[in-house]
Amino acid sequence: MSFSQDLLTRAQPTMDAIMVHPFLKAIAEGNVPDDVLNYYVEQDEHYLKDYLTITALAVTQTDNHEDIAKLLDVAQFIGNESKAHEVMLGITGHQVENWRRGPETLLYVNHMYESAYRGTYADTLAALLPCAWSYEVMGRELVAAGANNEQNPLKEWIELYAPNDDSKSYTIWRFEALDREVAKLTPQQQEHVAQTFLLSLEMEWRFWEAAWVQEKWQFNI
Ligand SMILES: Cc1ncc(C[n+]2csc(CCO)c2C)c(N)n1
Repeated sequence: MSFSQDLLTRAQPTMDAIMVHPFLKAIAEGNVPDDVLNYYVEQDEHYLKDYLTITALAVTQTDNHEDIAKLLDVAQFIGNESKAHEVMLGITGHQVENWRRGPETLLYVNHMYESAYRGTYADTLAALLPCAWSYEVMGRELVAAGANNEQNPLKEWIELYAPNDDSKSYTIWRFEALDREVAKLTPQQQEHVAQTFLLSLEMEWRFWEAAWVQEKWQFNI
């Protein structure tokens, strides 16, 4: 079994929990409360900036031409995500106010920075992967369930994340690159990479949850 096949098996319970999170159910039904959408967009604005920076750090950790080209494609795609935010803001009428990073946003981006600055290139790939993978699975499942119907105000948002064929997948290359890179590591380093991935995936769940429960700092906000 490849490293990434094993990882997907270990990740399945978390992924299952993400797919049934109330925020995702509300996206499918097109009835997410406005304050949840606004919180999500405010935090995701921060997240995407950091994700872009960490993607750039990944570029500096490899000399694999294909990886560098793909990582630069990812950087382009991130620009598109403001379109996804516009769909949500169009529903609520909110304008981005640059709220402070919430506890979960800070935890997640710091985890990715730590992986990039202190880990191997494989750690950086692993930290960045659940973002792309979980949204791709989510997009496919929402479309398969017919959630992108004309009545759903989030139709366009959903479709942005659902690749219509495998050649549009953002994750196949990422898992292949991860398998290639972990083959260069010791078993102990490989387990570190697996933990890095699983933590990022848990933080995907927590990112939905933070918006759903409107997570706040206790003081000074
Ligand atoms: C918390 C959070 N996680 C994932 C995404 C989705 N996303 C962000 S960058 C990117 C491109 C990766 O190839 C994708 C799919 C998001 N917007 N916010």
